Amino acid sequence: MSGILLKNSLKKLFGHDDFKSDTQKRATLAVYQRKKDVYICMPTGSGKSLCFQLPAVLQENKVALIFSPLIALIKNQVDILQSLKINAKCLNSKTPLEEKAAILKDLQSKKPKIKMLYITPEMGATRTFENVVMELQNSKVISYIVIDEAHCLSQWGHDFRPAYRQLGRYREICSNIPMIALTATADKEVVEDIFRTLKMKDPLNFTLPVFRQNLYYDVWFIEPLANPYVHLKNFIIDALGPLNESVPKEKRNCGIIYCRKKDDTELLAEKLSSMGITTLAYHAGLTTKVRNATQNRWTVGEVPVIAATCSFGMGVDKGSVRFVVHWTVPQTVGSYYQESGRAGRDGKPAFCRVYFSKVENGVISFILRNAKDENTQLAVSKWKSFEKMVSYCTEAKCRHAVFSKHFGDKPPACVSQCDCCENRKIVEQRIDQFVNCSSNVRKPMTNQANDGFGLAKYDTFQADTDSDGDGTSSDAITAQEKREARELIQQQFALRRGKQKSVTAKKQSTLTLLKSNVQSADATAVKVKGLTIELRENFYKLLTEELMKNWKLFKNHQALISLSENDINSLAKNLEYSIFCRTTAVNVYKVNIAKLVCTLTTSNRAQVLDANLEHYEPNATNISAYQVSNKPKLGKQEALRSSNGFVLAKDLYNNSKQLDNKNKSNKNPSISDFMIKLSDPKVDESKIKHENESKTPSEITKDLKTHHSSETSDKDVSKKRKSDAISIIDSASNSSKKMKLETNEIVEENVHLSKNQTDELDVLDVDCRKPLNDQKIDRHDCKSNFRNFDGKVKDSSSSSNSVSVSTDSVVQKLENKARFSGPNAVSKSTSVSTEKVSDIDVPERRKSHRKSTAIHKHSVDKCRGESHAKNCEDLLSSIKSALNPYYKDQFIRDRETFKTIAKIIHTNLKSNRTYDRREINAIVLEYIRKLSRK
Ligand SMILES: Nc1ncnc2c1ncn2[C@@H]1O[C@H](COP(=O)(O)OP(=O)(O)OP(=O)(O)O)[C@@H](O)[C@H]1O
Repeated sequence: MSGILLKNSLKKLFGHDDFKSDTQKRATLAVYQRKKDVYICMPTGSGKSLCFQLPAVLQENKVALIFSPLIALIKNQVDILQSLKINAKCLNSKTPLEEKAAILKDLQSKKPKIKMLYITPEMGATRTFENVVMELQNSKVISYIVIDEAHCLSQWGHDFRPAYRQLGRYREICSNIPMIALTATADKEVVEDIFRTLKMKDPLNFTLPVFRQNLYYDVWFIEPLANPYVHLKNFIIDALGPLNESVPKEKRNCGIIYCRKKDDTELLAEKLSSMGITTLAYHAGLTTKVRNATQNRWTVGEVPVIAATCSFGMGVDKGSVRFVVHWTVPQTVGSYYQESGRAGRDGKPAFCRVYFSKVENGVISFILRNAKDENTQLAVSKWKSFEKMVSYCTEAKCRHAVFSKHFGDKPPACVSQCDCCENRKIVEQRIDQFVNCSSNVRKPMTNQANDGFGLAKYDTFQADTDSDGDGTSSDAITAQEKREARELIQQQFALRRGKQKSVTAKKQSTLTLLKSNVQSADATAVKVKGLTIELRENFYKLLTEELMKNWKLFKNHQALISLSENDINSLAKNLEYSIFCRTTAVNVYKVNIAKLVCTLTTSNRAQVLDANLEHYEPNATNISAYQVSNKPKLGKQEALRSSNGFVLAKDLYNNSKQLDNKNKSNKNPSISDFMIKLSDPKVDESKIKHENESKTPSEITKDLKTHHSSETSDKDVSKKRKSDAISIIDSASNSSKKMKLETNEIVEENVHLSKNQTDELDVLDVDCRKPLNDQKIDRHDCKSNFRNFDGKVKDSSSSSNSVSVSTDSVVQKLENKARFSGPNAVSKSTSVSTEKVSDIDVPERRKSHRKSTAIHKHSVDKCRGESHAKNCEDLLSSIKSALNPYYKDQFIRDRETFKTIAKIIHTNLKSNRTYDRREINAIVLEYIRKLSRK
């Protein structure tokens, strides 16, 4: 019953006497019955469209939603249907508003008159259209969901369109509506992908073999041909046959030549036209108007041949195409089958030829090998597909059999429908000739791949993806052209915003990446937003310089004896990298690394062996910057000490001991030695010691006088150190004005002490310059010089536990200014002043802080009311324990000086002030200076 109805309707509605094939008939019936999803895979021109069009017209008050890839194709179908008085419409970005409104109004009417609504997949993927479909579904007016050219949804197919993959959504929305998927070219993988993506429920499968008996396939090789253009011309003349003027123009024989490059389409059009075959070029570089006019002239038969890139052909339903030539190597067997299948749609004999060229093959291979924008699996798949196509061309095997195998069909009965089956020997000779000839052919230059044209494939559906299936404006731009245009636009916008620098900076960054020393340079901006490789490189350079200086100073130290220059570079690299790894913010990176550089600078000035160098093990896999994190193998105490970022007093002490040993001198340095060293760190300490050994105190005093007359003032030193800290970050920031500002801010925020601290230190500056009271301390007071509070004689060795490196509070303050306060070393300015003694490592500082705070409190209390002698005893003990070992040693020898100083301190303590050891040492220093000035 249904069969008769369908046959009658076929005649009545479409004018066909019968179905083209049994498969067409069965597929149409299955669709009409609406019981199941249907999958139809039939060769091009076999009449697939009819399989859903006829049933759709027969469904009363229902509309079929048809997703089709190209507006051109849609327009063609809708035009044909409308010419048959079938109510078909399309919705896309170009549809006029009134028409859109009319279509929607009809669809919402519960009894729509529209039988078929064509939509591009891009339109289908929009939320608006999804809502429309939901509404239609609620009204129960949808007859079918049709997915035409369904192979486009699979990325394994030859015309992948991402928007197609969204269409599976309609399976969910319209779960009870039959879904019809149609394609001419789908291998097993693609078919599975279609079913999966569209969530098709156990679909009825109507697949016809791909073999098309009316098509003759052959392959020729360009290189051995004497004149390829003449060869092509002769082929065209044979394929078109003699001109029959009795046949209407639009039905006259015609042909298509596919080229990869638009230049080739122009060239061929020119050559063939000059040889008497009127040919028009069609490519993406032409305006829409010219392209449409060209296509139209070819369609109506005004021009017999069109030389086109493969953007041409989809939606072209011209039966009299007698030949399809590929003037390049097609990319895949699937796409070649589809493109060549545009020949002979009227069922009459037609010819399909590939002109294989070694140069083209090389270029396409290069492009596919270097395709970077795709995932590896897909790239491999594409490469394999191309290799298959190359095999198709270069092996003497039945051409139809290759297609059949590719699409999973049995080998067809080709007989003589391809050159191989017609005369294999001739084909083999041709191949041999090509192989011999091609050994003399110039290999394709790699830059030929960048000839401004992608593979022909990219010239087809790409356009619609961008413009809702427009197929007009955007397919006028090839992938390469798009990329260039995008870059140009970006540059222009950057120029207008005055950000040209950022564009060039990007390029510079790429250059820097190539030359960079820092580890994981390419991850820089990803890991730390805003951080540049240049900045990292500059910091790395600074680190290397400072480490190198330190290494040179202590090259002979037993801990460094095995290190080479390369190791120092590696250490710098590792230190920079360890900070980089622990950082997520650019400012934190800058602060941490500048802190490290500052510490190294200070170590170098003070001639202290840096802890990073001392503990460096060249073969260790992981290195942590001591100043940033604790080294795991260190003990807790050591870790704390190492992580504060300050110079270790112990190191300096050991260092000086080392120098002493070096000079084979058992004598302790004199006060003047230490003075000179402090005032000018560059002065060679050992030399001073050596020189002073034979001097009398008055000579030394004289020397000091001379030295101090030329020494830089404390304030100058202060300024110098501050500016040094700034310049460290400045130089790392590569002199960029913005960077300078930033780094100054960092210095202000992180290097300086808080304002309170600075103010306090300024007060101390003044204090230190006050004329000192030269009162005498009585003998009784001095008896207790070397006793602690408990009255016991203090072990002299224990004093080294609480030594202070610097004796000059002013210098110390400046050192502090030049340093970044480490996490464990940050002292609050409001806390007792003892904490300002920053040169002592943290555990030592904590220990001595507790001790000296107690001492001072005690002393002050005592001074307020208890006996002077006792007070002085305590005070002297506290001074002794607070003093720098150099001073202490000196004082042990020069008791008079010690007593005087103690008296001064004692007097000052009466004014209710507490003193930290740094201040005590400062007073000592000032006293010594005063002595020297006398
Ligand atoms: N039963 C039939 N009798 C005669 N002609 C038919 C019949 N069915 C379809 N045709 C015609 O065959 C031609 C090809 O049909 P159609 O465009 O549907 O093919 P197709 O399989 O969709 O091809 P393609 O894959 O290239 O889109 C059309 O001109 C159509 O009118």
